[in-house]
Amino acid sequence: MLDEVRGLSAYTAYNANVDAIVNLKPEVVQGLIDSFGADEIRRKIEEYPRRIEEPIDFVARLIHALKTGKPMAVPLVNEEMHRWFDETFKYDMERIGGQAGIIANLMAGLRVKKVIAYTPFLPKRLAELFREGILYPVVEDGELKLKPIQEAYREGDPLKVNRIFEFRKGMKFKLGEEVIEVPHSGRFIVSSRFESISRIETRDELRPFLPEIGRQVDGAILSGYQGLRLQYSDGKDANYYLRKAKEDIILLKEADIKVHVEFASIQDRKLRKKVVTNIFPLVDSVGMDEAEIAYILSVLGYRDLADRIFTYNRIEDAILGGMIILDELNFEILQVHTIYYLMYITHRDNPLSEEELAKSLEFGTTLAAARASLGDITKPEDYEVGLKVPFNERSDYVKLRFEEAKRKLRMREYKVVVVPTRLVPNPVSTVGLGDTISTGTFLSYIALLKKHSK
Ligand SMILES: Nc1ncnc2c1ncn2[C@@H]1O[C@H](COP(=O)(O)OP(=O)(O)O)[C@@H](O)[C@H]1O
Ligand SMILES: O=P(O)(O)OC[C@H]1O[C@](O)(CO)[C@@H](O)[C@@H]1O
Ligand SMILES: [Mg+2]
Repeated sequence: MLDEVRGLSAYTAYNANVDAIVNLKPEVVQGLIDSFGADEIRRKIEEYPRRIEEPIDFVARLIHALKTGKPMAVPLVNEEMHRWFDETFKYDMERIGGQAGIIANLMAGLRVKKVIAYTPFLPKRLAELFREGILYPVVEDGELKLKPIQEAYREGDPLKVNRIFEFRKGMKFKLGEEVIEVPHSGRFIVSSRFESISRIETRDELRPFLPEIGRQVDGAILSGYQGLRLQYSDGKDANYYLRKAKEDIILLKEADIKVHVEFASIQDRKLRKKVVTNIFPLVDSVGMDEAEIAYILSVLGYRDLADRIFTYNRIEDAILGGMIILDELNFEILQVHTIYYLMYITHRDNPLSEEELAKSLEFGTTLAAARASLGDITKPEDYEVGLKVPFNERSDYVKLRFEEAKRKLRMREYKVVVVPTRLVPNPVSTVGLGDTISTGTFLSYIALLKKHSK
């Protein structure tokens, strides 16, 4: 499968940033609790702030994420807080972030034949974090030029830095009398959402060349819509950018290529609904994690089902929820990644067999396991490392529950495939593992479709 995937050409856009990563230590978490006070933190958790305006918002949402062990991302909207973060935390490492940034570097690491990456802002410090071999589209003398991305930077473009707080299963700390133990490893993302950097768009001069870019690739992976704001001070709004984003997809699809959208959590319910209802119906494939599927069902009006998924993580609820999303937003294939299993839901007439779909999911989890073990994928051989990672200890349970769900749910119109994940006990880092899974599953999906069309 790796060889077929490496024979592909791909385009990825929009969001790329610098990820400043903090590997959380229990004593640091305990220090935050002691300095803000357990009662104050509990009160703030109840309030459930959807944006970080002041330190207590961050501490409350972080503690809540640690308690659930679920991957979360919360916007930072107050630029004054840079100083507080930089005084309070020591960053263990900096690396490329943003779905488009991570996915471009992953594909270049695998030596995929051709990787074109686009992000609206490309300051020097960000350009340097991209791997060798990635091309960036620019317009020169009215023509499309693909330049090595490290050389295509623009002085003066704003730099976006997100803060990533990696947490590990088993971490323990006390919130007042309550002893909290983190149930799963994962990451908490503080996403910088300032107006100067919250533009997700193809620059107007480049947009007319999207069909030409589409003709040069086998597929496109788009993401970053979560970075939009509902309002901008220049009078533009989310609707303006979403109309442009829809145009981009239509232009790319003139070349009749498959387009995948990698979803990310959108705290603002209005924006979340706009993104899923505007963008999902135009693309072929969508990827998301188990928290995000619940969030989407909630804004589609299925709040009880959303709560059940968020609380109990039952496969049958995820399948039911996935079928609803696929049906209501009407696209080709949904891929959901969770801690214990990956799932495809697609239509009965999908040209791929369930065995082929399972192989595609296995490629995705193996790639993520390699990245979780190594911290990054820098060469194709790294993939082999993923093959040595065992399937998680709940694999049999997952298969049993899936068989049960198949009997209970009417799935006649759908093909539903579930495979257990290869889970690395103590991952080097988890940020970007979902992006990795979705890249592996989407590229192998296209490679398998290509075989059928021969
Ligand atoms: N330790 C691990 N080993 C292997 N896979 C993992 C591990 N931890 C998480 N994953 C996989 O990565 C996924 C995380 O996806 P997601 O939350 O979308 O991450 P991101 O958005 O940061 O890429 C999980 O659903 C799981 O399938
Ligand atoms: O939503 P934003 O600000 O574009 O950030 C996306 C975040 O998600 C990730 O791409 C992981 O999926 C991080 O690398 C990045 O910080
Ligand atoms: Mg994700």
